Amino acid sequence: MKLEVRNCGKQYGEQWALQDVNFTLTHGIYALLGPNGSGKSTLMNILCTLLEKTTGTLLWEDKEISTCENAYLQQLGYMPQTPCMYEDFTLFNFLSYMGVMRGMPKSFLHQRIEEVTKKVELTDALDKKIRAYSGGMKQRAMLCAALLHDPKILILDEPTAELDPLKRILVQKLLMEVSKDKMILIATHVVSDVEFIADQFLILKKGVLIEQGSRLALVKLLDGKVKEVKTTMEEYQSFKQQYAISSIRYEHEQLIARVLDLDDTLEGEVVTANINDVYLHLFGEKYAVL
Ligand SMILES: Nc1ncnc2c1ncn2[C@@H]1O[C@H](COP(=O)(O)OP(=O)(O)OP(=O)(O)O)[C@@H](O)[C@H]1O
Repeated sequence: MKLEVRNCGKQYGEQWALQDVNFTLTHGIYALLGPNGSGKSTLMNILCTLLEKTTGTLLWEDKEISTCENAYLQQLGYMPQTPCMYEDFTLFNFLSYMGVMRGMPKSFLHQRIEEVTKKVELTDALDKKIRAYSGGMKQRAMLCAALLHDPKILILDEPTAELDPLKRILVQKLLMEVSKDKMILIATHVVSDVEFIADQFLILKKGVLIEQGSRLALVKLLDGKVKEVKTTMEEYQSFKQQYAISSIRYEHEQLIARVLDLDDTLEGEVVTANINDVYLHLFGEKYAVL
């Protein structure tokens, strides 16, 4: 299983939303990170063939996708950023409709509806109209639609944005479970949702893929540079002007700031970096909480 993106670029008018993007997906979970407007949805739409690329080549199993589009699309499950379902349908009717459109045999379709709705805890809401769903229910319903035909490739644009903490865990577990025989690309702003489930990270900045690698490879960029510094609120107000600070906490009334100390100028306990620190390093400049 291999999906290759080579020299991919996308121009909207004069503006390049993606430039010379190169990566290869095999099986496992890939997290696509980047700030608003960095090109994540553009890239996903191109991978789903909803948008024409301006430059480059997409290869599925070593074949140009345009030469095997039907076979490719049969293997693809896509969940867009905003829910798009027939709101007057019940979830059962909507999923049945999607399955029929995909040519799924009826018995397999019914079995899959049962399986996927159970996995996202929507079995009890199958006969309810989608219009009456909450935001989080709609998001899980969209995930059901993407998973329904058991595709090999899953492309998910912000799949957890609307979910409460428990449902986030549910979806993380589900994605880990199904990733064994799939490639899953997840675009998200919620770094903590993917930090420990993604096998690889792809990081976009202004349409350019600036980093790609495993969690360990990325946190190595900040080896020895993340410190927990004991401070006071007064001190903190002045040193937050000079350093990027990823979090603060109180321990026994003592304020502790988690600081990116790139030039090794601060006294403090060196701690292991996480993907949030890496994100702050790549995008945050000098950024402080509070
Ligand atoms: N249809 C379009 N026409 C013109 N410009 C567009 C179009 N769609 C996106 N863009 C621009 O392309 C750039 C990338 O947008 P895109 O939606 O891919 O970013 P994103 O990383 O998905 O952002 P977000 O995190 O906010 O969803 C932005 O500058 C955006 O304004």
